[in-house]
Amino acid sequence: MKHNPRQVVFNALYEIILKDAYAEVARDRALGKISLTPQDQKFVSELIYGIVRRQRTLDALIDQFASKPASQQPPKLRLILLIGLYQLRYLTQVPDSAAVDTSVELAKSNGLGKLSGVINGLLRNYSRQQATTADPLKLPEDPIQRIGILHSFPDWIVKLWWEEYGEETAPLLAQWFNHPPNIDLRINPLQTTQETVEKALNEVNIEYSRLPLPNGLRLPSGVGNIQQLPGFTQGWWTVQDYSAQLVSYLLNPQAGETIIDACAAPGGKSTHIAELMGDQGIIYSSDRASSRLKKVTQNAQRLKLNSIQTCVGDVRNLSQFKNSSDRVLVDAPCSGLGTLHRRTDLRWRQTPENLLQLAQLQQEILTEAATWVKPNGILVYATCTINPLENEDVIQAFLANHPQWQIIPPAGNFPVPSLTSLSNFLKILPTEHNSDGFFMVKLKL
Ligand SMILES: C[S@@+](CC[C@H](N)C(=O)[O-])C[C@H]1O[C@@H](n2cnc3c(N)ncnc32)[C@H](O)[C@@H]1O
Repeated sequence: MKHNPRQVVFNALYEIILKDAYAEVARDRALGKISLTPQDQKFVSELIYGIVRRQRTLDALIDQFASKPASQQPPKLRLILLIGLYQLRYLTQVPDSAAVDTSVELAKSNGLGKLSGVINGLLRNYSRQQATTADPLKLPEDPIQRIGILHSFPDWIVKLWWEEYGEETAPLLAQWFNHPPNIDLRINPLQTTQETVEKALNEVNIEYSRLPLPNGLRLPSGVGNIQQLPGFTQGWWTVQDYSAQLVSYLLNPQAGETIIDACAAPGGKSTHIAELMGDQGIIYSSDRASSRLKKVTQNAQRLKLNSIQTCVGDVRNLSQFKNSSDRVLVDAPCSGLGTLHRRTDLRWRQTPENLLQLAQLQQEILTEAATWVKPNGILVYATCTINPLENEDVIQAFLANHPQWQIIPPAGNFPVPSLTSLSNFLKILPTEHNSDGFFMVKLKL
């Protein structure tokens, strides 16, 4: 039976927007049930993720073009308008007439046949205006709301960027976080070489570029099933963003040392640390989520690494680690505001209240993990957020209460020379480095 890709999108959006399902889970579930061509799968993913991202902008268009605002539309009608408007506004490969006609068809096949005239009229009206004006979307005067509506973010996130990074950077960040994510690979030098991986990718016609650090490659988004790329089962590489790769370089682990990765699951950084140590030494990978910790073991096995031992527990209760370690990494649970491009629904799920709770948890985790470091040892704190409350403020409070600790610059072999002169925080802004937003700082006892 041939499936209609737009109906698959409608079904997934129904789960995500009306039933609060996670976007990735709903997409996987929708695609898992049926068989579509790779091209249709790509189209379905683009529509689901794009519409989840651009919801605020698309709702603003419904508010503007319909007789009733989006929030008062019948829910299924709103979904069909989102699907139609998204194609008209953002997809150049779909002719306007096809976007309109398929939306009318969707209405008919989902019990909304009586409303097909409304859908047809609204979408045609938008399409006509788009052809004759630079942008039919009307924006308010308030600069925060303007960015929020144009680029589809809640006002509180735009305000945070505006206050922290300024009025020029805030809209750039908003634009950046709407791009589909790249896929960065970290090559495992204990199993292969960069040249071998490049040759294998060339053989299956997958484009790549080299990252400005050792053993790193960047693939474009949409390369398909990661596990089917050459070298996955052989443990040749791990998917890890450029910024996340920098964290283990900052820790700079040495062969033979004892390291604790305090919040380790699913093991992206633990396995990198093991590779940098030539698998010589011991890495305790702890995490409070036992199910996620199993992934650390699976990843270590796939990468053929033996120096990692997992340990389930909340950092705040693991007193056996006191004074035991040469280096400790705290890759803290955080709001993920540096990865909004990867998790398409995160912007709608995260809240300012949750950020406050996370900052408290981060403070407690850092304070406890600091007791695990031996005299003269190293502690690295990292997050994938660019929110100062979870970063600079946590570190300032920690230093105020622990004057024996001090911030130190990265070692000379840190792969981004322009950052090595810094004796302060390393903040990776996506708009400057074209990678996930990250914060990391190295502390010495
Ligand atoms: C950012 S993720 C870690 C990612 C991991 N370091 C990697 O590179 O793959 C944060 C982790 O902290 C764990 N976590 C949250 N609160 C914790 C706590 N109180 N004690 C221990 N682990 C905790 C979560 O289960 C989550 O796996």
